[in-house]
Amino acid sequence: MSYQPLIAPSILSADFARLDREIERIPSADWIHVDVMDGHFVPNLSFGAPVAKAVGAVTDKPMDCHLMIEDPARWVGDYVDAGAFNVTFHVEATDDPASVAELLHARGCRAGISLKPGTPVEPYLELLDHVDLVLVMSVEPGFGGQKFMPEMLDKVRTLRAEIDRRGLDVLIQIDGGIDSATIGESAATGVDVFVAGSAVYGAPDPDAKVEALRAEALGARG
Ligand SMILES: O=C(CO)[C@H](O)[C@H](O)COP(=O)(O)O
Ligand SMILES: [Fe+2]
Repeated sequence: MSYQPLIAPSILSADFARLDREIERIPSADWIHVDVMDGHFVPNLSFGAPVAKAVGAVTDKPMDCHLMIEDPARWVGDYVDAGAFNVTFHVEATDDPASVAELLHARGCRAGISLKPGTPVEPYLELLDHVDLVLVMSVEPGFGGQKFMPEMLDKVRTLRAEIDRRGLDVLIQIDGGIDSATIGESAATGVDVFVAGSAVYGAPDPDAKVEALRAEALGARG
């Protein structure tokens, strides 16, 4: 099948006082990326399931929840209840990622695992049979507007080769510092889903930026 890059703007860079209007500004978005930070797993605090639920109530777009929290097994159900289409949790936050993914699948929700920059991908390749998505963090999780770490593309290369070799239906997502300067190389390396926060909401026309990013990804790999 032809390459169809998905653009997932992060509302972390939106105006939290006007989330409904901020989401209306990006009709071309494929997914809405919702960054949940608990102030423990990462040093920053964003919001939790009640805000995710409010977001889910004002959009028909797939809601992609990125949980940067401790003890994800305890909380993932709240994000399913909030209307998530996909819930991604960090492998560093649990001893048993496969069982967290199973909890999500049992509730009819897609499951993703995420890796911080310092976490190697190889030990987690065996989980590819249990998940729908792998999120490669290209910044330290916790804050928007950071600089892309190009060395993270080595993990994307490894994942792309393994997913294709095993013929799996698993998406590769990248998050952190994605903009016009970094999306092309990421797409060419094998990324399917691109999170972009500051690049989209920092643009004068956020929706035009979503379309431009998608065209740049397609141009690099299409
Ligand atoms: O998970 C995240 C931070 O931990 C955000 O999704 C990410 O940083 C998006 O912001 P930007 O595109 O500005 O880097
Ligand atoms: Fe994120």
